[in-house]
Amino acid sequence: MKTNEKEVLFKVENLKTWFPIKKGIMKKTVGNVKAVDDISLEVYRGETIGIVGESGCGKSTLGKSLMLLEKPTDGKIMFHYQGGFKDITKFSKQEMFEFRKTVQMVFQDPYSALNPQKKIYTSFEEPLKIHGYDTREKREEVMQRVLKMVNIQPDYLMRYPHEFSGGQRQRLCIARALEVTPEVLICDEPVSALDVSIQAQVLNLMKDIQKELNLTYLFIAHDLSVVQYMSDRIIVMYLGKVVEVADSRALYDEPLHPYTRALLSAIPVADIHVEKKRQILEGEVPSPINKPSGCAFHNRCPMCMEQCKKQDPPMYVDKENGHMVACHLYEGKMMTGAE
Ligand SMILES: Nc1ncnc2c1ncn2[C@@H]1O[C@H](COP(=O)(O)OP(=O)(O)OP(=O)(O)O)[C@@H](O)[C@H]1O
Repeated sequence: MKTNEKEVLFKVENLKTWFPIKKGIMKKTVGNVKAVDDISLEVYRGETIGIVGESGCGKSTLGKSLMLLEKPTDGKIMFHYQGGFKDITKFSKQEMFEFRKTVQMVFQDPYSALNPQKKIYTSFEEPLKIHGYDTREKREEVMQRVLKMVNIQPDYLMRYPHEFSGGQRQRLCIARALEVTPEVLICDEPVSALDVSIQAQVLNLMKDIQKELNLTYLFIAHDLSVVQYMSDRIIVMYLGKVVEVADSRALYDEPLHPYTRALLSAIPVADIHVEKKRQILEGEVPSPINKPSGCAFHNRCPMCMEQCKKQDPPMYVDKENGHMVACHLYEGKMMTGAE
Protein backbone atom coordinates (compact mmCIF):
# COMPACT_ATOMS: atom_id res chain seq x y z
CA MET A 1 0.00 0.00 0.00
CA LYS A 2 1.47 3.35 -0.99
CA THR A 3 0.45 5.59 1.87
CA ASN A 4 1.30 8.81 0.01
CA GLU A 5 -1.62 8.17 -2.38
CA LYS A 6 -4.06 8.14 0.49
CA GLU A 7 -6.13 10.95 1.89
CA VAL A 8 -5.48 11.49 5.58
CA LEU A 9 -8.72 11.70 7.57
CA PHE A 10 -7.42 11.72 11.15
CA LYS A 11 -4.02 13.04 12.17
CA VAL A 12 -3.49 12.30 15.85
CA GLU A 13 -0.58 14.11 17.48
CA ASN A 14 0.86 13.20 20.91
CA LEU A 15 -2.54 12.19 22.24
CA LYS A 16 -2.80 11.52 25.96
CA THR A 17 -5.96 10.39 27.74
CA TRP A 18 -5.24 9.95 31.41
CA PHE A 19 -7.76 9.17 34.14
CA PRO A 20 -6.88 10.92 37.40
CA ILE A 21 -6.94 8.85 40.59
CA LYS A 22 -8.44 10.92 43.38
CA LYS A 23 -8.17 10.22 47.11
CA GLY A 24 -9.41 11.70 50.39
CA ILE A 25 -12.14 14.19 51.22
CA MET A 26 -10.41 16.88 49.18
CA LYS A 27 -10.33 14.54 46.16
CA LYS A 28 -6.66 15.18 45.65
CA THR A 29 -5.16 13.69 42.49
CA VAL A 30 -2.60 11.11 43.62
CA GLY A 31 -1.77 9.60 40.25
CA ASN A 32 -3.05 8.90 36.75
CA VAL A 33 -4.15 5.85 34.79
CA LYS A 34 -2.26 6.55 31.58
CA ALA A 35 -4.69 4.72 29.30
CA VAL A 36 -3.51 6.53 26.15
CA ASP A 37 -0.04 7.88 26.60
CA ASP A 38 1.49 9.95 23.81
CA ILE A 39 0.08 8.38 20.67
CA SER A 40 0.62 9.82 17.20
CA LEU A 41 -0.95 8.20 14.15
CA GLU A 42 -2.72 8.83 10.86
CA VAL A 43 -5.91 7.24 9.60
CA TYR A 44 -6.64 7.26 5.87
CA ARG A 45 -10.05 7.68 4.26
CA GLY A 46 -11.67 4.39 3.27
CA GLU A 47 -9.24 2.12 5.13
CA THR A 48 -9.85 -0.27 7.99
CA ILE A 49 -7.28 0.24 10.67
CA GLY A 50 -7.19 -2.55 13.24
CA ILE A 51 -6.17 -1.96 16.85
CA VAL A 52 -4.88 -4.92 18.84
CA GLY A 53 -3.28 -5.50 22.21
CA GLU A 54 -3.99 -7.26 25.49
CA SER A 55 -6.87 -6.24 27.74
CA GLY A 56 -6.29 -2.89 29.42
CA CYS A 57 -3.71 -1.57 26.93
CA GLY A 58 -5.94 1.38 25.98
CA LYS A 59 -7.67 0.32 22.75
CA SER A 60 -11.18 1.40 23.77
CA THR A 61 -9.93 4.63 25.32
CA LEU A 62 -8.15 5.48 22.07
CA GLY A 63 -11.34 4.79 20.08
CA LYS A 64 -13.48 6.83 22.46
CA SER A 65 -10.95 9.69 22.51
CA LEU A 66 -11.16 9.96 18.71
CA MET A 67 -14.83 10.88 19.01
CA LEU A 68 -14.41 12.75 22.30
CA LEU A 69 -16.47 10.26 24.29
CA GLU A 70 -13.41 10.44 26.56
CA LYS A 71 -11.86 13.85 26.91
CA PRO A 72 -8.16 13.84 25.95
CA THR A 73 -5.75 15.20 28.56
CA ASP A 74 -3.32 16.54 25.98
CA GLY A 75 -2.45 16.42 22.28
CA LYS A 76 -4.29 17.13 19.05
CA ILE A 77 -6.83 15.19 17.03
CA MET A 78 -6.81 16.80 13.61
CA PHE A 79 -9.78 15.72 11.49
CA HIS A 80 -10.20 16.47 7.80
CA TYR A 81 -13.46 18.29 7.95
CA GLN A 82 -15.26 20.70 5.65
CA GLY A 83 -12.22 21.17 3.40
CA GLY A 84 -9.40 21.46 5.96
CA PHE A 85 -7.90 19.99 9.12
CA LYS A 86 -9.53 20.96 12.39
CA ASP A 87 -8.53 20.00 15.92
CA ILE A 88 -11.65 18.34 17.29
CA THR A 89 -10.50 18.91 20.88
CA LYS A 90 -11.09 22.62 20.21
CA PHE A 91 -14.52 22.26 18.60
CA SER A 92 -17.36 24.58 19.59
CA LYS A 93 -20.65 23.02 20.72
CA GLN A 94 -22.16 23.45 17.24
CA GLU A 95 -19.09 21.95 15.51
CA MET A 96 -19.20 19.05 17.97
CA PHE A 97 -22.86 18.45 17.19
CA GLU A 98 -22.09 18.24 13.46
CA PHE A 99 -18.97 16.09 14.07
CA ARG A 100 -21.05 13.57 16.07
CA LYS A 101 -22.82 12.64 12.83
CA THR A 102 -19.53 12.11 11.01
CA VAL A 103 -18.03 9.61 13.45
CA GLN A 104 -20.20 6.89 14.96
CA MET A 105 -19.37 4.01 17.28
CA VAL A 106 -20.51 0.38 17.27
CA PHE A 107 -20.07 -1.36 20.62
CA GLN A 108 -19.40 -4.91 21.67
CA ASP A 109 -22.69 -5.62 23.39
CA PRO A 110 -25.60 -4.96 21.03
CA TYR A 111 -28.14 -5.85 23.71
CA SER A 112 -27.19 -3.04 26.06
CA ALA A 113 -26.69 -0.63 23.14
CA LEU A 114 -30.41 -0.92 22.30
CA ASN A 115 -32.84 0.11 25.01
CA PRO A 116 -34.60 -3.18 25.97
CA GLN A 117 -37.77 -1.31 26.98
CA LYS A 118 -38.21 0.50 23.69
CA LYS A 119 -39.27 -0.74 20.29
CA ILE A 120 -36.53 -0.63 17.67
CA TYR A 121 -38.58 2.07 15.92
CA THR A 122 -38.16 4.42 18.91
CA SER A 123 -34.41 3.73 19.23
CA PHE A 124 -34.00 4.42 15.52
CA GLU A 125 -36.14 7.53 15.55
CA GLU A 126 -34.25 9.33 18.34
CA PRO A 127 -30.96 10.14 16.56
CA LEU A 128 -32.87 11.28 13.49
CA LYS A 129 -35.02 13.65 15.52
CA ILE A 130 -31.92 15.08 17.21
CA HIS A 131 -30.25 15.65 13.87
CA GLY A 132 -33.08 17.55 12.24
CA TYR A 133 -35.10 14.95 10.33
CA ASP A 134 -38.26 16.82 11.17
CA THR A 135 -41.03 14.75 9.61
CA ARG A 136 -42.08 11.16 10.15
CA GLU A 137 -41.78 10.53 6.36
CA LYS A 138 -38.16 11.70 6.25
CA ARG A 139 -37.27 9.58 9.30
CA GLU A 140 -39.01 6.48 8.01
CA GLU A 141 -37.34 6.82 4.63
CA VAL A 142 -33.91 6.73 6.35
CA MET A 143 -34.94 3.85 8.63
CA GLN A 144 -36.07 1.74 5.67
CA ARG A 145 -32.85 2.49 3.78
CA VAL A 146 -30.47 1.50 6.60
CA LEU A 147 -32.46 -1.61 7.51
CA LYS A 148 -32.24 -2.74 3.91
CA MET A 149 -28.45 -2.34 4.07
CA VAL A 150 -28.24 -4.79 6.98
CA ASN A 151 -30.83 -7.19 5.51
CA ILE A 152 -33.52 -6.71 8.15
CA GLN A 153 -37.19 -6.44 7.20
CA PRO A 154 -38.73 -2.99 7.77
CA ASP A 155 -41.71 -4.39 9.72
CA TYR A 156 -39.28 -5.65 12.38
CA LEU A 157 -39.02 -2.04 13.58
CA MET A 158 -42.07 -2.63 15.76
CA ARG A 159 -40.31 -5.37 17.72
CA TYR A 160 -38.32 -5.18 20.95
CA PRO A 161 -34.57 -5.97 21.16
CA HIS A 162 -35.15 -9.29 22.96
CA GLU A 163 -37.06 -10.58 19.94
CA PHE A 164 -33.86 -10.63 17.87
CA SER A 165 -30.84 -12.93 17.82
CA GLY A 166 -27.40 -11.55 18.82
CA GLY A 167 -26.32 -11.24 15.17
CA GLN A 168 -29.53 -9.43 14.22
CA ARG A 169 -29.13 -7.05 17.18
CA GLN A 170 -25.59 -6.16 16.10
CA ARG A 171 -26.84 -5.59 12.55
CA LEU A 172 -29.48 -3.26 14.00
CA CYS A 173 -26.78 -1.34 15.90
CA ILE A 174 -24.79 -0.97 12.69
CA ALA A 175 -27.93 0.24 10.88
CA ARG A 176 -28.63 2.81 13.57
CA ALA A 177 -25.05 4.09 13.35
CA LEU A 178 -25.51 4.52 9.58
CA GLU A 179 -28.68 6.62 9.89
CA VAL A 180 -26.85 9.94 10.14
CA THR A 181 -24.56 9.15 7.16
CA PRO A 182 -21.23 8.93 9.03
CA GLU A 183 -17.81 8.82 7.35
CA VAL A 184 -16.13 6.83 10.12
CA LEU A 185 -17.28 3.88 12.24
CA ILE A 186 -15.32 3.09 15.38
CA CYS A 187 -16.07 -0.57 16.00
CA ASP A 188 -15.14 -1.74 19.50
CA GLU A 189 -15.10 -5.55 19.57
CA PRO A 190 -18.20 -5.62 17.30
CA VAL A 191 -18.37 -9.40 16.95
CA SER A 192 -16.78 -10.76 20.12
CA ALA A 193 -20.15 -11.26 21.85
CA LEU A 194 -21.47 -13.31 18.90
CA ASP A 195 -21.30 -17.02 18.12
CA VAL A 196 -18.38 -17.86 15.86
CA SER A 197 -20.79 -19.02 13.15
CA ILE A 198 -22.46 -15.59 13.10
CA GLN A 199 -19.25 -13.54 13.32
CA ALA A 200 -18.30 -14.09 9.66
CA GLN A 201 -21.77 -13.00 8.48
CA VAL A 202 -21.55 -9.72 10.38
CA LEU A 203 -17.93 -9.08 9.31
CA ASN A 204 -18.77 -9.69 5.65
CA LEU A 205 -21.77 -7.41 5.91
CA MET A 206 -19.56 -4.71 7.42
CA LYS A 207 -17.11 -5.09 4.54
CA ASP A 208 -19.90 -4.77 1.96
CA ILE A 209 -21.31 -1.67 3.64
CA GLN A 210 -17.84 -0.13 3.84
CA LYS A 211 -17.35 -0.58 0.10
CA GLU A 212 -20.75 0.80 -0.76
CA LEU A 213 -20.44 3.92 1.41
CA ASN A 214 -16.63 4.40 1.31
CA LEU A 215 -16.53 4.29 5.10
CA THR A 216 -13.42 4.37 7.25
CA TYR A 217 -13.30 1.77 10.02
CA LEU A 218 -11.34 1.76 13.22
CA PHE A 219 -11.62 -1.85 14.21
CA ILE A 220 -10.77 -2.76 17.80
CA ALA A 221 -10.60 -6.47 18.68
CA HIS A 222 -8.88 -9.10 20.79
CA ASP A 223 -9.12 -11.77 18.13
CA LEU A 224 -6.11 -11.34 15.86
CA SER A 225 -7.52 -13.48 13.07
CA VAL A 226 -10.66 -11.31 12.97
CA VAL A 227 -8.51 -8.16 12.85
CA GLN A 228 -6.37 -9.57 10.07
CA TYR A 229 -9.46 -10.46 8.05
CA MET A 230 -10.87 -6.95 8.37
CA SER A 231 -7.88 -4.60 8.35
CA ASP A 232 -5.70 -2.89 5.76
CA ARG A 233 -3.30 -1.71 8.44
CA ILE A 234 -2.88 -2.72 12.05
CA ILE A 235 -1.76 -0.82 15.13
CA VAL A 236 -0.36 -2.82 18.05
CA MET A 237 -0.76 -1.15 21.44
CA TYR A 238 0.98 -1.90 24.71
CA LEU A 239 0.28 0.02 27.93
CA GLY A 240 -1.18 3.08 26.27
CA LYS A 241 1.45 3.33 23.54
CA VAL A 242 1.71 2.26 19.91
CA VAL A 243 4.54 -0.28 19.57
CA GLU A 244 4.09 -1.31 15.93
CA VAL A 245 2.15 -0.20 12.84
CA ALA A 246 2.17 -2.04 9.52
CA ASP A 247 0.08 -3.21 6.61
CA SER A 248 -1.96 -6.18 7.75
CA ARG A 249 -0.07 -8.70 5.59
CA ALA A 250 3.37 -7.38 6.64
CA LEU A 251 2.45 -7.43 10.31
CA TYR A 252 1.42 -11.07 10.19
CA ASP A 253 4.22 -12.22 7.88
CA GLU A 254 7.05 -10.22 9.41
CA PRO A 255 6.19 -8.90 12.86
CA LEU A 256 9.07 -6.81 14.19
CA HIS A 257 8.27 -6.03 17.82
CA PRO A 258 8.82 -8.89 20.30
CA TYR A 259 5.37 -8.08 21.76
CA THR A 260 3.66 -8.45 18.37
CA ARG A 261 5.51 -11.73 17.81
CA ALA A 262 4.26 -13.02 21.14
CA LEU A 263 0.68 -11.93 20.40
CA LEU A 264 0.74 -13.64 17.00
CA SER A 265 2.30 -16.71 18.46
CA ALA A 266 -0.74 -17.09 20.72
CA ILE A 267 -3.07 -17.70 17.71
CA PRO A 268 -4.01 -21.40 17.77
CA VAL A 269 -2.66 -23.43 14.81
CA ALA A 270 -2.88 -27.09 13.94
CA ASP A 271 0.81 -27.36 12.93
CA ILE A 272 2.99 -29.22 15.47
CA HIS A 273 6.23 -27.51 14.23
CA VAL A 274 4.74 -24.06 14.75
CA GLU A 275 3.40 -25.23 18.11
CA LYS A 276 6.94 -26.06 19.29
CA LYS A 277 8.26 -22.61 18.35
CA ARG A 278 5.58 -20.78 20.29
CA GLN A 279 6.76 -17.74 22.21
CA ILE A 280 4.67 -17.63 25.36
CA LEU A 281 3.98 -14.19 26.76
CA GLU A 282 4.74 -14.40 30.46
CA GLY A 283 3.38 -12.23 33.24
CA GLU A 284 0.56 -9.74 33.07
CA VAL A 285 0.36 -6.27 31.59
CA PRO A 286 1.87 -3.97 34.26
CA SER A 287 -0.31 -1.26 35.80
CA PRO A 288 -0.85 1.82 33.62
CA ILE A 289 -0.49 3.85 36.84
CA ASN A 290 3.13 2.84 37.55
CA LYS A 291 4.60 1.90 34.23
CA PRO A 292 8.02 0.21 34.09
CA SER A 293 10.92 2.55 33.28
CA GLY A 294 12.39 2.62 29.76
CA CYS A 295 10.50 0.40 27.34
CA ALA A 296 7.25 -0.52 29.12
CA PHE A 297 7.51 -4.08 27.72
CA HIS A 298 11.07 -4.73 28.95
CA ASN A 299 10.17 -6.86 31.98
CA ARG A 300 8.28 -9.36 29.77
CA CYS A 301 10.51 -9.16 26.72
CA PRO A 302 12.65 -12.20 25.77
CA MET A 303 15.06 -9.88 23.88
CA CYS A 304 15.48 -7.31 26.69
CA MET A 305 18.82 -5.41 26.70
CA GLU A 306 20.27 -3.06 29.36
CA GLN A 307 19.25 -0.03 27.30
CA CYS A 308 15.60 -1.16 27.30
CA LYS A 309 15.37 -0.82 31.08
CA LYS A 310 16.37 2.85 30.99
CA GLN A 311 15.32 4.39 27.68
CA ASP A 312 11.90 4.56 26.06
CA PRO A 313 12.56 3.57 22.41
CA PRO A 314 11.70 6.02 19.61
CA MET A 315 9.46 4.96 16.73
CA TYR A 316 11.62 3.53 13.91
CA VAL A 317 10.26 3.66 10.36
CA ASP A 318 11.00 1.62 7.27
CA LYS A 319 10.76 4.42 4.69
CA GLU A 320 10.13 1.89 1.89
CA ASN A 321 6.92 0.38 3.19
CA GLY A 322 5.92 2.53 6.17
CA HIS A 323 6.36 -0.34 8.69
CA MET A 324 6.90 1.29 12.10
CA VAL A 325 8.22 -0.21 15.32
CA ALA A 326 9.14 1.23 18.73
CA CYS A 327 11.97 -1.10 19.82
CA HIS A 328 15.70 -0.63 20.52
CA LEU A 329 16.48 -3.75 18.46
CA TYR A 330 16.07 -1.62 15.32
CA GLU A 331 18.51 1.14 16.30
CA GLY A 332 20.95 1.60 13.43
CA LYS A 333 18.86 -0.67 11.18
CA MET A 334 15.90 1.67 10.62
CA MET A 335 15.49 5.42 10.80
CA THR A 336 13.50 7.27 13.41
CA GLY A 337 10.45 9.24 12.22
CA ALA A 338 12.38 12.47 12.87
CA GLU A 339 15.33 11.60 10.55
N1 LIG B 1 -13.27 5.87 32.87
C1 LIG B 1 -12.15 5.33 33.36
N2 LIG B 1 -11.66 5.70 34.56
C2 LIG B 1 -10.52 5.17 35.05
N3 LIG B 1 -9.76 4.26 34.40
C3 LIG B 1 -10.20 3.84 33.19
C4 LIG B 1 -11.42 4.34 32.61
N4 LIG B 1 -11.60 3.74 31.40
C5 LIG B 1 -10.55 2.90 31.24
N5 LIG B 1 -9.72 2.95 32.30
C6 LIG B 1 -8.46 2.22 32.49
O1 LIG B 1 -7.63 2.54 31.40
C7 LIG B 1 -6.88 1.41 30.98
C8 LIG B 1 -7.18 1.13 29.52
O2 LIG B 1 -8.54 0.68 29.41
P1 LIG B 1 -9.22 0.37 28.00
O3 LIG B 1 -10.61 -0.08 28.27
O4 LIG B 1 -9.02 1.50 27.09
O5 LIG B 1 -8.34 -0.87 27.49
P2 LIG B 1 -8.66 -1.96 26.37
O6 LIG B 1 -7.37 -2.25 25.70
O7 LIG B 1 -9.77 -1.48 25.52
O8 LIG B 1 -9.13 -3.19 27.26
P3 LIG B 1 -10.23 -4.30 26.91
O9 LIG B 1 -9.70 -5.05 25.72
O10 LIG B 1 -10.27 -5.14 28.15
O11 LIG B 1 -11.51 -3.57 26.64
C9 LIG B 1 -7.28 0.27 31.93
O12 LIG B 1 -6.33 0.20 32.95
C10 LIG B 1 -8.63 0.71 32.44
O13 LIG B 1 -8.87 0.17 33.72
